[in-house]
Amino acid sequence: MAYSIEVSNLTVYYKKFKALEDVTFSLSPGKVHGILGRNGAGKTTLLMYLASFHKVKHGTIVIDGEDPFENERILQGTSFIYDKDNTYDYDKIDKIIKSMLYFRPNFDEAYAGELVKKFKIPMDKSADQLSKGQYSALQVALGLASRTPLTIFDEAYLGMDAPARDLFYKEILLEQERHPRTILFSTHLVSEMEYLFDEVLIIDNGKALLQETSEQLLEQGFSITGPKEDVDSFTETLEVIHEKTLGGTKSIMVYGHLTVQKQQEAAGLGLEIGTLSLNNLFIHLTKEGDET
Ligand SMILES: Nc1ncnc2c1ncn2[C@@H]1O[C@H](COP(=O)(O)OP(=O)(O)OP(=O)(O)O)[C@@H](O)[C@H]1O
Repeated sequence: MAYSIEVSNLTVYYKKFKALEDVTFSLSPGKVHGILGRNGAGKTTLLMYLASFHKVKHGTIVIDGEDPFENERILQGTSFIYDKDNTYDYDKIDKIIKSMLYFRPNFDEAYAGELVKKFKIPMDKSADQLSKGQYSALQVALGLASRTPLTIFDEAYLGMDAPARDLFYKEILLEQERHPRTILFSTHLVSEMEYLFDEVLIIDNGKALLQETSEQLLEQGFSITGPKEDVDSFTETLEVIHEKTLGGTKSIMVYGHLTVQKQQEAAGLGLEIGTLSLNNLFIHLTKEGDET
């Protein structure tokens, strides 16, 4: 089971500071959504509202057809995994796993045990005795094993080392095949996670900048490589994101669609056309207003 999400005109203030402004989007159920944005963009604020930590004052949030605030059914089906959560501090790991069965109807105890082993989390310790990375891994394991129709990971990987993160990403893909649910991932570390995202929502300065499938987003740019002079003349009128020269060869990243005419021109010049990464596009799309 997987929840859909509809957000309309959501505005959030912290006193007078506007953290989110007129944010509108809808997320399709059963997909992995990357919620991308730079530091302070408003990702955590948005996710906290989706997880119903606070009541919406301006705008609306509808999850699986209902207002999620103080809504027992929706809340039981929503997991919010974030690095500052210290709910489980003084309990032993096995007790924590058992306790999940009471409030997560789909919780798979055996799978949780399997993940704890895979992440090498010491079972005989209490949560407050775990290292930062082990604690993050525990939360990730509980989140995965909860099999909630809406599972939100807010930079949940913090502290986890590269092999642990790799394991986490692999489990996400496996779980999506076995028990598809709506998964939200907030991150500004796009490069290592981009292959996970079916769809991407970019939050920039409190506003929803764009929301597209990863495929659609990747079609918005391309790279072009070849002899320096040819590449320069080819890209003269295009929006260049980044360029790199090595000897006589130049590689340029371009933001924009490649027209059929330009494709033919590139072929005529023998230039190599490639794709951009989501990370390149993310950096380009969110750099506006930078002083650097
Ligand atoms: N309790 C608060 N009081 C005042 N301002 C806040 C509060 N919490 C967050 N903010 C501000 O709201 C904005 C959005 O913060 P938020 O934590 O949602 O960003 P984020 O995208 O999750 O950032 P990061 O990637 O750094 O975690 C920031 O400018 C932040 O300073």
